[in-house]
Amino acid sequence: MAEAAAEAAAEAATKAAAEAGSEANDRVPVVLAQPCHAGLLAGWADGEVEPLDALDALGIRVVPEFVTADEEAALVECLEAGRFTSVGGRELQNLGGVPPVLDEGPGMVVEPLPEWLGDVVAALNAAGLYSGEAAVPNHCLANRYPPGTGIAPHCDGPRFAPLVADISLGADAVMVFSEVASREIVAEVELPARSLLVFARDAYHKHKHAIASSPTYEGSPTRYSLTLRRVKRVAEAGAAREILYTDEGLRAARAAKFAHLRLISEKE
Ligand SMILES: O=C(O)CCC(=O)C(=O)O
Ligand SMILES: [Fe+2]
Repeated sequence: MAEAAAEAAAEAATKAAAEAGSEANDRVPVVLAQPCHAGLLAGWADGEVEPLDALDALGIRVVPEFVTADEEAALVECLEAGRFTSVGGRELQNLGGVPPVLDEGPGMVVEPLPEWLGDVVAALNAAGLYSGEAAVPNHCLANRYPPGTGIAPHCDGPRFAPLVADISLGADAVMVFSEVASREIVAEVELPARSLLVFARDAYHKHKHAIASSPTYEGSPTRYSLTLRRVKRVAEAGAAREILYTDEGLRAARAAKFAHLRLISEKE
C-alpha cells in the first residue's frame, strides 16, 4: 500500500477509534471477585521474592483464573462495544492514548483508561504487582486475534516501563519467549483463557515474545488479550493542548500515530 494511502487509512482508523472510545467508556466497571489474589505478586516485579521455578526466575509468571468466566464475558462485551483497528491481521484498540514512537516530542497524550477497566487495574494493584506510581499502567492495548492470526516475535521496548500484565480472554494461547541474542526459544508458556501473565526483568529486556497463529477450524473461539503497561513518556497538560488544538500538533500526532501503527504491524 502506498504511504499516502496507508496514512489516510491510519487516520480514518484513528478517527473511528476516537469515536468508538466514547461508546466503550460508558460501560460500568467490571468488578472482579478474586480475593485470593490480594498480595499474591507483592515484590515479584522487582525480583524480591523467591522464584517458584526457572520461568519465574526469568521474570515470567502465569496466574490461572485471574478472572472468572462471568467477568471474562463482561470484559469481552466491553471490548466488543469499542472499535478495533486492523493491523497486520490482528485487531487492536489503544486504550489510554497512543504510545509515542519517537524519542523526541511531548509523549503520549493521556486519555483516561475506560471506566470498565478500572477494577482490573485495581485488582492488579491489590495483587501487589506495582511497587510505585511509576509502574501503574496508564495504557492498555487490547488485541483481538481473528482465526489464523498471531503476533510475531518482538520486544515491547523502552517506551514502556518493563512490566507487562497480560490477561487472556476467550481462548487459550501459547506465548513463545526467545532470547534476543541467540534467538533460542527458552519457554513456551501456556496462557489459558482467564489467566494473567506477568513478565518483567530478563524476560522483558533480553527476550522476544510471540503468539502463534490462532486456529482456523470452523467455530474456533476468538482470543482477546488485555496488555496493560505504563507508557513512560507522557505529555504535560499544556503540551497536550498544543498537540490537540494546533495544526502542527495535529500533523505531528497523525505522523506519530502512523509510525506507531507501522511499528506494531511490522514486528520482526
Ligand atoms: O496477545 C498477547 O497476549 C500478547 C500481545 C503483545 O505481545 C503485545 O501487545 O505487545
Ligand atoms: Fe508484546
